[in-house]
Amino acid sequence: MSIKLFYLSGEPSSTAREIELEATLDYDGLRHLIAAHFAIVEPNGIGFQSQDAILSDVAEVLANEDPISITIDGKPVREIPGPKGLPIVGNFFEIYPDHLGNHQRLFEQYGPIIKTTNMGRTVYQTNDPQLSSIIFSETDFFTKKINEAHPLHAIKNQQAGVFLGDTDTPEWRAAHKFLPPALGPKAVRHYAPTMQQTVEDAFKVFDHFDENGEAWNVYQYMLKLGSQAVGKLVLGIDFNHFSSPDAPPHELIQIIAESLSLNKKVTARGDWYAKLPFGDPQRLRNMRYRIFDIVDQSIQNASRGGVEDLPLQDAALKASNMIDYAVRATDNKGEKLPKTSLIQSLVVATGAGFTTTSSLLSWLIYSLVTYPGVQDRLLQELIDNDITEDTQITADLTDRLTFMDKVIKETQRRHNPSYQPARTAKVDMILPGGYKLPEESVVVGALHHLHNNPEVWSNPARFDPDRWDTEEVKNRHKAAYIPFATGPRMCIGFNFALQEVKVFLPKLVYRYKFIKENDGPIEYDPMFQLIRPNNLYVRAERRVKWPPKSEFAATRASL
Ligand code: HEM
Repeated sequence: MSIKLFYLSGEPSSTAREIELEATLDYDGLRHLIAAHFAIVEPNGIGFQSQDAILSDVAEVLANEDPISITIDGKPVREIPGPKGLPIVGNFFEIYPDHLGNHQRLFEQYGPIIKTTNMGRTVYQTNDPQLSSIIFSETDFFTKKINEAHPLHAIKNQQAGVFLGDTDTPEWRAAHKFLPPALGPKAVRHYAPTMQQTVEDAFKVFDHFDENGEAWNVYQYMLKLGSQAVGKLVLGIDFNHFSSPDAPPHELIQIIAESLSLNKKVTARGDWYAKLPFGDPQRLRNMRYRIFDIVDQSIQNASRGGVEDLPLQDAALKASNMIDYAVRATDNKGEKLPKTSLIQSLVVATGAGFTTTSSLLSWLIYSLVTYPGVQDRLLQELIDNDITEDTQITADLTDRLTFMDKVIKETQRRHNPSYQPARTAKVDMILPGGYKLPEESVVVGALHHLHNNPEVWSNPARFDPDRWDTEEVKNRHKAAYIPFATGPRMCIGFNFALQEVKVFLPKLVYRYKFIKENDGPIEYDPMFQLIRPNNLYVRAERRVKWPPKSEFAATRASL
């Protein structure tokens, strides 16, 4: 056993600490020991130096008599960089309104992790796969804890468990045990016919616009379509969004949207304001009661006629929607998800489900009308796979539509709808690259910038579905492409979302040729939690003829 002095390179040598080293320690063990003492997240990046000489094995460390400095990835430790900012507003005007463009610029200027302050709230963002994978991992270093600096703070709802609650809570554990089985790959396969019916119900509205030569706002109608599917399959409610061309969004969709923005307003003014028995706080409470009533009614409808209790996986395969599932699903102790959790978590899943899928559907239509050749290649793939107006789309069939899969991936890479999944530091720590991060800091895995990082993607601004066949992309870091985030708090609805778009897209592309109506830049709402194309208008022209099968497909069929 010997005792050596270690300090972090970049800090004064007077901060050196005495650390006992066992004689049997190997280099790897030494790195882990030092990592534990100094809260260094990635032990493999640790190096040792003494008076500028590199100590490359344990023997050299043991033989050294001076304080030993610890380098991280060959660098000294340092503060996370970022622009200076103004008093009170901080970096607000440097970031908004075009936060996507401006964050991209800041990453180019400052590197893979940046610090910005907006109106007194400090947030860190990263566009780096390794750092993203670390923050999303739920470890001794990071967790989803929605503190005051967290982007979801204004709408935090611990009772919901999922999405709007912290990880380390009984509510999250319960919701996270009960909900995911109903959204697993096998479970969502049996939702395909309902998904297909949903898009087919919308045809009469799109046909009506075509017959009248009218263009329509893509996001508004994809919002109706996306929420119609989520309404049916999560809550068992038919929102009737396509009963006429101007059918308004269902009351529940309107209240969820309104209460999200009202909640932001009410919570921003503090606890005393939220308790006022009149005005916006009272309106918000009334909305919550109304949401509760609507979902409760749906639960009563599902329970009517009696339901059998089933283990989670069986319930998931039999249920016609998630409420139907949740009233039957029983865990191995014979327990069910308590009713309050059930209602709150399903309302949150509904909100999380329809806002995101409608944005993705909108961006998919944007890709069809913007990038040359995409729509034609997609149609050709449908023809080559014998898809017609009458085809029942199944998961087995969509598995064969490989070009469609690449278009969806490339659209989610270039135009990712969700942009602020964030995690909170549990302790002061040293990140790879030597960056010092204080406890309680909130780090956003900036999905758009991760997916468009030139260090990771060649020519990232180019929309190129075929890049998904290249070795470069196949061998990418596992966190280089994470549209649904990653780790234990990642999206639980991703199978549902992908299957939905894979059912909708063939049906839409087979029936219509989409044409962009408006010129000029497509804008997004910088203050909204999701990125969606607000001002995209298209015409959907009903197809009257289709191309023949490609030669390759015809030859394959004759073999
Ligand atoms: C294109 C569609 C979708 C995208 C891009 C998406 C994206 C995401 C992301 C990035 C997160 C992590 C949020 C965070 O870390 O703060 C998340 C969580 C979540 N998503 Fe999705 N999502 C989609 C569709 C859906 C659907 C269809 C559902 C349900 C039917 C759903 C339900 C949820 C839930 C409940 C969570 C929270 C999980 C937890 O807290 O443990 N999502 N989603």
